Amino acid sequence: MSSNGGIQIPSRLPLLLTHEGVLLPGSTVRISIDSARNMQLVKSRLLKGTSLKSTIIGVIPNTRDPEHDSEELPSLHSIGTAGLAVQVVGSNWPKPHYTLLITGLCRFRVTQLIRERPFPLALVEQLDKLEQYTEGQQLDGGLGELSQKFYQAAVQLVGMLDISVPVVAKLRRLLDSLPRETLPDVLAAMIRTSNTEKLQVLNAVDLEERFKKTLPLLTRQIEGLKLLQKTRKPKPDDEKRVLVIRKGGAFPSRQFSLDEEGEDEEGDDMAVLERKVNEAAMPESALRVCLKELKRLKKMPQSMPEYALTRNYLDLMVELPWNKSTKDCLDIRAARVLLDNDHYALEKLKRRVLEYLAVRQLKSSLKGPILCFVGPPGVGKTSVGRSIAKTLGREFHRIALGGVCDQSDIRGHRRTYVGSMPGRIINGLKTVGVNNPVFLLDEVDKLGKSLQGDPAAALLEVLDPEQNHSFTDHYLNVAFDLSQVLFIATANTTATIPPALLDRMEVLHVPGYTQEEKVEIAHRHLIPHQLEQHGLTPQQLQIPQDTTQEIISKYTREAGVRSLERKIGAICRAVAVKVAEGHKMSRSELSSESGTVQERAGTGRDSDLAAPPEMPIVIDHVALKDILGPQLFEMEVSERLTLPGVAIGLAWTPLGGEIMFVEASRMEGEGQLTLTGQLGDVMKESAHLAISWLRSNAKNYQLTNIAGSADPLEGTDIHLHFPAGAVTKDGPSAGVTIVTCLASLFSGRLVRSDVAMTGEITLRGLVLPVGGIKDKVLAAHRAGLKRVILPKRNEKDLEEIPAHIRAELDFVPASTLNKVLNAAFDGGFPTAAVTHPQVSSKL
Ligand SMILES: Nc1ncnc2c1ncn2[C@@H]1O[C@H](COP(=O)(O)OP(=O)(O)OP(=O)(O)O)[C@@H](O)[C@H]1O
Repeated sequence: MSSNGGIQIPSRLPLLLTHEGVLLPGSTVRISIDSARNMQLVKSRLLKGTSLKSTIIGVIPNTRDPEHDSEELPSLHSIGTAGLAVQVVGSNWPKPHYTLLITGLCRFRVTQLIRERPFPLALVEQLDKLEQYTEGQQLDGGLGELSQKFYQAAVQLVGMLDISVPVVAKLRRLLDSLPRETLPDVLAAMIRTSNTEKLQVLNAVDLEERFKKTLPLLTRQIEGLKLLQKTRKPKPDDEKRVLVIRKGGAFPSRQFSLDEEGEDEEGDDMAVLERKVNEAAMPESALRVCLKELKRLKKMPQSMPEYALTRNYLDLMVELPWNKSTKDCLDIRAARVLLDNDHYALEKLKRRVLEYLAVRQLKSSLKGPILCFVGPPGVGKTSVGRSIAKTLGREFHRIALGGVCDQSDIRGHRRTYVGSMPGRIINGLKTVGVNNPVFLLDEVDKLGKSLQGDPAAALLEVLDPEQNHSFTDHYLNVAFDLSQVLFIATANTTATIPPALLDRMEVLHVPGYTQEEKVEIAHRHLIPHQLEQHGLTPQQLQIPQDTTQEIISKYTREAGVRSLERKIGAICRAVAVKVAEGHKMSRSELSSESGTVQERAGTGRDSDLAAPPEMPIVIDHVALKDILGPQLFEMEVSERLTLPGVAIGLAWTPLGGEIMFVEASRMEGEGQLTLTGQLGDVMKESAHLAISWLRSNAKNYQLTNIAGSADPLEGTDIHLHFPAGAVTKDGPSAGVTIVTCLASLFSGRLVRSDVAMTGEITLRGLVLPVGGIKDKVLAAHRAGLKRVILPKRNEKDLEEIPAHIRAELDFVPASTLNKVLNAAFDGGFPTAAVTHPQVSSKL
């Protein structure tokens, strides 16, 4: 290790790649080792090696974070510091890692990388002469002057500190005993410098340059300290405080613990933090906690893991908008215009939202209710929530609750846990930076439950206006006032929202759209939006109403408009390619193209320059098929009703209404009933009810079994199937459909192919009301059916249905099964001569 009288570092050095902190010669840092390469280096060199040589390693700063450290070696900084590993501490918790205490010796340059794995090994060239340090030569010339100036500045800095603190006294002595040329490195490592600045000092191989680089940093620190001392009023207990601050943060402690992150802030870190704590306008209780934590922090060495924890906590506390809010600028008339402009249709929802806003305007301290928009996907629930924030001039933040199954997601983890974090509510507040945003709790119906507690229970406190003024996040551990936050929830169904949570909200149902509404929404909102997204203009692409109709009926089957928007997006992409190509293509080339895209002579100014002259491209029937492929959905209704034993029911799903084919068949057997299609208990009971009613009325309706006997079940097995087989179905509303389907089977007559029905049945043949009428009727209309049989007591729900749809459908309100059957079969479903006693509902 020693040659020519000077100290030489080995010419081959294993390289330790660090991503935080910069080791400078003459300083000591603590480095946390957890990347695979560095772990290998520690294991095979430091833990196994016995010679002094084996404890010298090259530290290369500023490589990428090891988390992102791939197999590939990142490009390395060419200059590093050879360091002596003074201490290695290993730990298995929370994951295996080592902490290395390492003292910088001298600079080196990587001349050649010998190998990369298991850890990098390189040929190096030593840059600083270590013997200089020991001989203490005098520097002369310009360099001498510079070093003298630097020394004086260093003395001045130390002079500003409290000499009664032992480390300061030691530092003062060190300044005199250390060779001058080592001062830039030693001081740059001690004073407040960012990583970038330290890196510049490391890169300054030339001594003069190094002095020049470091001197301004030193002067800056002196100025900062001066400023700090000026701002401190000489209070009796102040002196003590200055001392504490110096001890803990600013200067002396850095000599021994330099492993902190680089900070660019001027002035004393702790003082800045303390100022921020005092300025955060937090309530008394929170302030007390913060000051206590701050006090602890000041006493803590920075290398302690708890230091970072406490520091993060305090940073969050000062960032939270305790008293910061936006001013509501609510103008109901403007709100109405904005809601109307952003959303077509949705009249009921918009009316209720306006009422809600109006009451808020009159009574600003309105507590609750919390609105919950319930409806199928893509009907604009989220987007109405966003509009509400816009009309109020408030910040908007969406919290997706789908799949959240841990209550700490809402309420945060206690700070005792490693990696603890605040919950989503507090995080959201930090993100928006004000305490009165609009929070959209998306998908509250999809909250999960697990061993980690029930998130819905945590939400109860958040949403309860009586409690949420003192919401306590586990991480914060002090109350935060959420009463100014406006909560809006969305869900696809109320069935899976926990009852206690549902009870705190006002549910507004947002049903699916009719075909006509979808066309309007497409032309007013979706097409312009998609055109803009794809950099197209209406002069380049036109989608006529007929085409939109076709997309809706043949390429989408949904209650909302999301997949319609996607299809329009697909068209825009296809046209964007044409337009982009068009810039290059000559007119003749274009006209020889297949006729799938109809072209009209352009009239706009774009026609000459920006776009080819054939603009706009109009998407017609052929072009649509070309872009979107063959149609995805067919109206197959009439084809499926060509045999007896099939009837169309109407079902409600969280995705909107749907038509459902109920199929029945019979074969010789022992009177067994088989049900398939993943049915729930209620639905199975409906099937049994239907069979019982039909058996008891078989004579009356002249229903027979295969052999012609009067009991339809005698010697006969019956199979009832509900497609789609993979989807679980339940509920009583299929009752009338099952009866109709079986009546068709037993009588051998076909059910009318344009009829759909819904309704619960009783054993005595009554038809009881069911829910989701609007969605069901819309589904029947979408499917092109003409007649809808529904329970008489649901007649009032028809008012919600747009007039033009009502006009196109024939509604048959039925209170008895007799009426249902009469409406479902062409020419009615006659009874035998003995007239059936008229049963009327008294329920
Ligand atoms: N009535 C409407 N007028 C204009 N645009 C609409 C309307 N309804 C829906 N949209 C548009 O449809 C898209 C989907 O809406 P949004 O994301 O709000 O649906 P959602 O109901 O919240 O669905 P999910 O339940 O899946 O969250 C948005 O781009 C929205 O702008």
